[in-house]
Amino acid sequence: MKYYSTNQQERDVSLEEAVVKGLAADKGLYMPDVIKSLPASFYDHIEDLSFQEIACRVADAFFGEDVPADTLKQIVCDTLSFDAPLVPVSDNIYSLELFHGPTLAFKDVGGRFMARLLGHFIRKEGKRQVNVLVATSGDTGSAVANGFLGVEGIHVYVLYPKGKVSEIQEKQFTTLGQNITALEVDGTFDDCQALVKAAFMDKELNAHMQLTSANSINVARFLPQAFYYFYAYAQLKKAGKADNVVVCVPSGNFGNITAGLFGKRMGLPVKRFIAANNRNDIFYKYLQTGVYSPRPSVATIANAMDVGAPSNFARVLDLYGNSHDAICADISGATYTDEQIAETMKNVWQAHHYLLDPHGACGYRALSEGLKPGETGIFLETAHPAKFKDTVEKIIGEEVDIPAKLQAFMRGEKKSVAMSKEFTAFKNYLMNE
Ligand SMILES: N[C@@H](CCOP(=O)(O)O)C(=O)O
Repeated sequence: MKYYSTNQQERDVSLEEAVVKGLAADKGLYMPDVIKSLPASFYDHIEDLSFQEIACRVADAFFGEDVPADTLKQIVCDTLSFDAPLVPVSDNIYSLELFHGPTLAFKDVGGRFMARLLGHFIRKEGKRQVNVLVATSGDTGSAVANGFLGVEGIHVYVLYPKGKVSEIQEKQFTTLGQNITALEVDGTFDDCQALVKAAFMDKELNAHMQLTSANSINVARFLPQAFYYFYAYAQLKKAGKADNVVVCVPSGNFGNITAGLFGKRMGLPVKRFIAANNRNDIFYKYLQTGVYSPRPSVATIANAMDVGAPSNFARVLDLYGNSHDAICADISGATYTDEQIAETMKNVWQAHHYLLDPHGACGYRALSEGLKPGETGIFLETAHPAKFKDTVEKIIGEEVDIPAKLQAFMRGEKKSVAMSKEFTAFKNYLMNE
């Protein structure tokens, strides 16, 4: 499979090059030349297949031309060592719980897959050390740090906005040591993402060290996120509810919803998508006006969605041939304030005894307001509510248990490097590494 850049200056790039480079030299995001459809027969008995079996079929469509079948199967099976159950919450609304992985967020799927695929390429080529830069507004950093921990030949730098991630999220990537370094940036998530992108464009830095990204910029991080859309559909089919499926995705950098849109393009029977924003409603405004105006992000209680310039907007545009009408035909939007998010969490807890995290709450609310008669909704519960313990406890007025997996992270000692949001400081730091 060949890849091209959304900025059209790079074409015929191999999977390996796309994964190792992360971002194209023309600053575009890589897209596969072909999005292969899965045969209709695949859906006939999809409800009888396991998560791993479904993911192997999807992975084969994306990566089967470039990775030996047994290696790919091994990567998928190692990645998906946990479930992603679909849980009914209220009439016709289901939660796709993506928080059963090691860091309790959906990013575990892409982070673990990418770590294994990159590891495969490094072993195959005997490459020099690869340095993974990752900007995080909360969950990506933990998943990537965890997925890459101890992987030979790779060093990870996690850039996160000082004071803008939850205490548990911060502990998850600042306490690991080994090949993981946390950089605490005096700025927003957008500043972190801008530093990462600027690093890829800097010739001197790239001559000094091999850099790649583990954000959803990277095809190996974002494409595997399609796996769980197929698995969600399979579970809905098993429940006899697979007609008129609407999927609502709490959206920040738009990698997650883009993976779902790829699934739809491959034939997954999803009627339409809803992108739920918090107050960082850049995409919502685009849907309303046709004008895309990125702006600095504001801090909200759904912090992983605090993104002011969503990277994957470029992929959404490319997928729909830059047509606003075509995008609006498949995706609608919603936007919620912190007060509305909190109100939703409280109401759902009281009425259904289901504990939403602030991101999932945006997804649930958009479905409860936007589902039409005869439709069944799935929202992505992107992270475990305990990752936002203080916020959640204040809202529901009850104590939230911390799962043992998370407690283990809390015991470690935070180690981070203070970093300014100026590129020169970041570059100097990396040049001296
Ligand atoms: N929501 C993210 C921000 C980065 O998104 P990504 O999917 O591009 O890695 C986070 O939690 O860090």
